[in-house]
Amino acid sequence: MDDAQNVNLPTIAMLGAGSMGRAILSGLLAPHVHAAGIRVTNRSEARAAELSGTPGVTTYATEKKPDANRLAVDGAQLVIVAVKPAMVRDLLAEIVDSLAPGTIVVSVAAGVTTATMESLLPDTISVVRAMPNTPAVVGKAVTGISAGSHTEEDDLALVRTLFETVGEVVEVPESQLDALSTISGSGPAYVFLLIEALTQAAVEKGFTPEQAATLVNGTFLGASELLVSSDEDPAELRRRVTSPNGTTERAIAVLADADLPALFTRATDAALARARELAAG
Ligand SMILES: NC(=O)C1=CN([C@@H]2O[C@H](COP(=O)(O)OP(=O)(O)OC[C@H]3O[C@@H](n4cnc5c(N)ncnc54)[C@H](O)[C@@H]3O)[C@@H](O)[C@H]2O)C=CC1
Ligand SMILES: O=C(O)[C@@H]1CCC=N1
Repeated sequence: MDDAQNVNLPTIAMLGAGSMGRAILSGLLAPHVHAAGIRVTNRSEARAAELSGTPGVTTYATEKKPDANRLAVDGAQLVIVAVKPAMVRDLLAEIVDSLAPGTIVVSVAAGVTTATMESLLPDTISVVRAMPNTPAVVGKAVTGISAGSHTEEDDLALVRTLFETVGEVVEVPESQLDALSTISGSGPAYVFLLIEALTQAAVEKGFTPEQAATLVNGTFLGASELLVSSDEDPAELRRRVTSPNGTTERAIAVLADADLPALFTRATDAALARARELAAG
């Protein structure tokens, strides 16, 4: 990122500094990113204290300062809502009177629709939904963004710039955002689950946990880099590993028995159903 172009952002309030809030914050703190100000709130004082030494960041803990969220959004042009979906409605009700007209409120909460959020805010507020993922911590997120009904092109462009500080951005209609979440929002968890399973198989074959981690992590990283740098699709790259009548062919036959595509369809359908439950509140 040394040769990255400078990015200028307005004053940002990040409400919630859990896994996702801090992952996004890591992009905002990159040397080429210049936010006019960054305010971060969190419920616990301990988490806020972890961030309090960070240059350019003002932190507030709601358990110490009950008006922390209102203080943080006062004068901020971009408000990022990164609390649990069940808390979004209460949080918006808490801050609504402190938001200046023209503020962009971008929520990363799974399921909660722009219509729900807009119903709690004046029409002068632009509501955007975003669905990032945790590789944001290493600048490799994939983030879906969707405009609300009061969102101008410039608002969405600013949200795109914000999330480009942590990786790639894909704009989709909001009707597809929950589906996107089941793929890329949750996706890192599926990948880690596969890594855990292959690591366990390696340890069962007598490798030390350290050796197993080297073999498995290196294989996932190498395969991912091969895929993104290659013109071939993953099926062709898989065929190139699978020598006719060789060892891989036997392993793939066992995995094919498990019908992974059907399993991933069921898994992502279950995630989608949960997003709809979260939307209902
Ligand atoms: N973890 C992930 O991979 C992803 C999470 N998301 C969304 O991000 C949101 C946050 O998820 P996580 O970071 O995983 O949860 P988390 O539980 O790690 O973080 C939530 C944070 O919000 C803070 N908080 C709670 N009430 C607050 C309040 N009233 N004011 C300020 N801060 C408050 C909590 O102290 C906590 O640190 C969720 O809505 C989730 O759907 C979206 C994409 C990916
Ligand atoms: O599990 C969740 O609800 C959030 C949304 C996508 C990833 N984590």
